[in-house]
Amino acid sequence: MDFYYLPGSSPCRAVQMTAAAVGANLNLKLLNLMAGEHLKPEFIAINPQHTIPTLVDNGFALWESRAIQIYLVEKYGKDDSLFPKDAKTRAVVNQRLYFDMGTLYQRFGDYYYPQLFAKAPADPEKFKKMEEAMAFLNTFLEKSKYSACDHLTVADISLVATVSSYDIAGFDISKYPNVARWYDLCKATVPGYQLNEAGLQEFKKFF
Ligand SMILES: N[C@@H](CCC(=O)N[C@@H](CS)C(=O)NCC(=O)O)C(=O)O
Repeated sequence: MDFYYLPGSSPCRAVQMTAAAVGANLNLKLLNLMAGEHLKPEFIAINPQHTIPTLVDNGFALWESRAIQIYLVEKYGKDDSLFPKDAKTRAVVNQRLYFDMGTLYQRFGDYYYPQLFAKAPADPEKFKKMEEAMAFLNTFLEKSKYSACDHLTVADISLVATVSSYDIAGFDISKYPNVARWYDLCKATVPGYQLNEAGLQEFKKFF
């Protein structure tokens, strides 16, 4: 499977960890966004939205990290544990994935990316929104060991890519005790977590 990515990218790291968890082999194709490689016609032909991560599995192209994670688990996972078939458990996994995409990761980007890529000043209101999002996650984690249930799912893999980005950016995770506990647990139990750590070292260069 061809995997278009950048190691520092949070959604790319989530896909890499998920591939490791199901034992799927990714043929890594580095795409240099800074050099505009994602805007070249050959990549637009694969993904008209020109985003990474993008996966091409035997001619089937897919983007959006969480959709890719689910595809990998459904196609290559040995069982359903990472994306449980039970309707209620799956609904909570989906809620966490959408929360990550629309709230937790979104607010990280809203606060940091204008500073990193447009030299804008820090906006304290946007910082408060990040704190609020992390507090929501802290509350979710009061009830279960992992973010959606008592075992690891794709929601944890997606969320830990985001939370580790907050961490490397200097956001103080220790103020959120349930998140801090879960983050340590994920570092120890997410397959391929070392891929996330390697990518984070690249991401750190932006700060
Ligand atoms: N929601 C998407 C976000 C993907 C995304 O925005 N990727 C960035 C890099 S981290 C990108 O490709 N930016 C280039 C562009 O949008 O043209 C996902 O989770 O895959």
